[in-house]
Amino acid sequence: MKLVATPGSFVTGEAAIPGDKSCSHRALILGAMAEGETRISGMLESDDVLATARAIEAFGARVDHSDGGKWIVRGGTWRSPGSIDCGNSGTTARLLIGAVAGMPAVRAVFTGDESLSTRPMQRLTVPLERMGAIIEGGDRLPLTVQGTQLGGIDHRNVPASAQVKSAVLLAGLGTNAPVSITEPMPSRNHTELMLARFGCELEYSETPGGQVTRLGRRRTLVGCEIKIGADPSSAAFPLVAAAIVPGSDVLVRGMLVNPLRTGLYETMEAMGTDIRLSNERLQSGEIVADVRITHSHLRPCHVRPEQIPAMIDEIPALAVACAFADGESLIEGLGELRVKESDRLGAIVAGLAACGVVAMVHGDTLRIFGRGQVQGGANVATQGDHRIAMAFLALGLAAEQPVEVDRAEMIATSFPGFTEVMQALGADLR
Ligand SMILES: O=C(O)C1=C[C@@H](OP(=O)(O)O)[C@@H](O)[C@H](O)C1
Ligand SMILES: C=C(OP(=O)(O)O)C(=O)O
Repeated sequence: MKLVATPGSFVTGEAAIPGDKSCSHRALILGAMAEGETRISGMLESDDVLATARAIEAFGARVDHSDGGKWIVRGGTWRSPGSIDCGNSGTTARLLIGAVAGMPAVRAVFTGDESLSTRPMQRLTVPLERMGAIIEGGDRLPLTVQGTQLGGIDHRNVPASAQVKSAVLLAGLGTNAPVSITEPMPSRNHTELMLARFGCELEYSETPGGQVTRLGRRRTLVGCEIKIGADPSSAAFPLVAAAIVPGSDVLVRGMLVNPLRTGLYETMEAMGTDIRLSNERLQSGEIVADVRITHSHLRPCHVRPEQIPAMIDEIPALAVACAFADGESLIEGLGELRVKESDRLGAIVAGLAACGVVAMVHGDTLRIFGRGQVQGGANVATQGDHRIAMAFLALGLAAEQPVEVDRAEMIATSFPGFTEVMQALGADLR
């Protein structure tokens, strides 16, 4: 399925952004590992999260849901399900591999689609095996995990990965041994915040080597209520569109503004974006706020490696904003983009070039030469990557000529309803 973004209308109004993907996966997995009932609202019902929901059912959890993102998970003892298809979702595979590794008597084979089957897994199997995990396979799916009684670990989380950190923490729930993670560059902490909500003890300290997170003595989970905030990674597309399309003004209510996820928004503010936060509040242990962006004249940015973990999935959207800035933007530390759903660095540069924007990569640094306006008039190869598709559709709304993306059905990986949400704001997407 192709999709075309045609310029000429501004985007304005309230964007109905679905729940955060990272928190949705975690609410399901922790709910399935907990005693009793977990009630979740604001759940993202995207393909990736549905893969996690099917997986926890196969492991023995009872899952019910009604309209409007309300889900109930009843956890309990996990059983061996045979094979678990993680689809396109790295989070599903990596978090569940960690969870199963520490459960004696549970055995599972993890598989994924073509893209997921090329993504590296040794970054988590190596620390899990240091804890004593029994894993058959190499650096790629399929992997077979035979759960067992694990020992402890002090894992140094480099490259910064919330998925690896989460896998180690979930594996550590089944042992009393010391389990700690040291992070020179902190990654998103939704697992830690949600574990605390389920009654698990965690301890934090700062050391010269980075921030240390340690599992405490109490590691059993008890079901709870979780309300999930709107996903800042999905909101990035209508909000960047608002920043670059003249006359635009978009509001997202109840967006997750955890500082480990707001790198894009801080960078956009430094670029001169008119961005306003209001109604900041705590919701199920996470901070959410209403976020409003209006069209602005953008300056180029210089993003350093240590800023990347807080915007790792937003780089395609940021690259689009940079294309409309006046001057050369420099984004450093992007090596991890090579191992996402596609080679995102390559896809960004090729897509920008097709749209008439000069961009280049040296090592893991991306340079984008913005001229304040973008020609467009291209067919962009998404490489089957949802975030590349949404980013270039946002670009097409502000370009001189329409932009077509070669595939759009995989947008449902993270943001089902993207087209309708954008159309409701006035965007010409067909
Ligand atoms: O933990 C998570 O929910 C995620 C962590 C990030 O991956 P890494 O852990 O590989 O950085 C991110 O890119 C992914 O979309 C979701
Ligand atoms: C990288 C992503 O997700 P995952 O790693 O879960 O496939 C993403 O959604 O951009």
